[in-house]
Amino acid sequence: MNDQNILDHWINGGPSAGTGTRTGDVYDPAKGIVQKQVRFASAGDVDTAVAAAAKAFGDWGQSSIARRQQVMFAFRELLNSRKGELAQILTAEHGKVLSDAAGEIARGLEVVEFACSLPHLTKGAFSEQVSTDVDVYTLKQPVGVVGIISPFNFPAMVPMWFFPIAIATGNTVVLKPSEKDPSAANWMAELMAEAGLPAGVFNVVHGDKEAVDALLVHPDVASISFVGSTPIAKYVYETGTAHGKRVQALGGAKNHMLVLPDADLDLVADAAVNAGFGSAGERCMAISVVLAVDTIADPLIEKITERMATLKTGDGRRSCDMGPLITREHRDKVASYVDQASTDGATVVVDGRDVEVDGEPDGFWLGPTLIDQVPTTSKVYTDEIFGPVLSVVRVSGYPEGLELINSGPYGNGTAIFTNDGGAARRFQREVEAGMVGVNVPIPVPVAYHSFGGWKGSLFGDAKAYGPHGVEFFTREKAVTARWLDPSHGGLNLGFPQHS
Ligand SMILES: NC(=O)c1ccc[n+]([C@@H]2O[C@H](COP(=O)([O-])OP(=O)(O)OC[C@H]3O[C@@H](n4cnc5c(N)ncnc54)[C@H](O)[C@@H]3O)[C@@H](O)[C@H]2O)c1
Repeated sequence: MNDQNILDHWINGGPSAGTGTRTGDVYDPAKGIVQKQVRFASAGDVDTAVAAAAKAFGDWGQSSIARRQQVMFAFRELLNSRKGELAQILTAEHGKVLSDAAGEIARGLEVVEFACSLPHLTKGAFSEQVSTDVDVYTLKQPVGVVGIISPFNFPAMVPMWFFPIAIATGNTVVLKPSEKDPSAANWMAELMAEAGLPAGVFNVVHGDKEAVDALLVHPDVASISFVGSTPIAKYVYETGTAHGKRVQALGGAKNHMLVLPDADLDLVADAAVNAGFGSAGERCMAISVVLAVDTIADPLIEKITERMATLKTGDGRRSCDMGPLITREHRDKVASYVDQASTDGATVVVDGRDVEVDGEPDGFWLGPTLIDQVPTTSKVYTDEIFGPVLSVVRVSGYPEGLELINSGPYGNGTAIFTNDGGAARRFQREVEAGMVGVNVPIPVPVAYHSFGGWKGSLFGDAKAYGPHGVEFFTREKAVTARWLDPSHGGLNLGFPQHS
């Protein structure tokens, strides 16, 4: 941060004002006030960042396994010891409660720990000796300069899905975080520098479509990792691939949980409330729709409502369960679905627009909201709302529930709640989604499994982190080598030095 309270880019190992003339407002969403500005990169600024990353790739792409591992372990130690600072930044700019911020960082740290073990994977593999003087083997190499474009809802964790793995495998990075809560990206870049990362390996440019477009068409950017809404994911995938890049693009979601009559309704109610209202519903794995079999819908709604009455909405820096939404516009849009529900003939059971937060009248508040009897033709059912609005749709049984889930445009996460092992096993095979929970509402793979959905929730085949992440950021080369007699000026087989 500079004297004028404007957040700079981070290019070639330090802050940079760049040449772009536009800035954006960064709000404190619990107070409803602008707390700082962020610079918006011009195409020229993106070019400067890519040039720094391309130059740094010359050394970093050739650096030893030991060198990369040293930096990753140092980053892990620093992040672990200073994660409280990062949590404060997340809560101040995003609004999530501090415990959610701590949870976000913990999940990011798991990927960092996974990445610490990755540099050795770039050593390739011995394949076979095909004759006395010829070996065939593979090299695994980094792809080059990688672009990462991230959304507002997890400003630390989503970048950490990508940059630790990219950097550990020898790539250099230009990250374009969300302009709504951008400071976490600079904080992490500075920490990587403190961990010993050379200048230019990790760059951050801020901004909007102009910066994203500059990355998508830049000839020196080898790959793009994107996370955000489905229309932008599709645009990024199509534009990036048209410009010859590897692209992984994770999109939006509309996650259902199917509740069969034999389910434990207390477990279901706890799960629905946690997964529906955690992080104010601004999660790609949030449960948005409860598909309840008719016979248990009323008692289930009663249990969910009881639990909702205990939730406290407020400033995430104080003791509460749910913070504000990210912007006034987003809060207003989410709140408009409550009117839409009434227009479409649904029953609003709990109206979050009534929430009052002591001492913070201007925050972007919307309390937990529950809507019953939502018609499946309503936009409340079909749109990704991305806020604390939980819909109940009553179904006749498993077949109707499955059909509703599978006919939707998204396929991120989904869950079934039942004591019937046969139904659960059928569901995990028959449902069209990338992540499936059985008596668990938000299935979140651990760091060494990959994360990503199906259909409109993922463009391109590469999911985030885990084995997909390693494959995405590396490419393989098969080498056939004839070992000449050194006395004839052939290969030097001396022990290699670490750079
Ligand atoms: N699938 C997942 O794993 C996952 C994870 C987190 C969030 N998400 C999704 O992200 C969305 C919420 O985040 P958001 O509102 O920041 O998403 P968004 O699509 O509005 O923005 C994502 C990124 O794209 C940039 N962007 C926005 N409009 C653009 C345009 N017209 N052209 C080029 N770039 C543009 C933004 O600056 C940001 O960096 C939700 O849809 C949520 O489901 C998905």
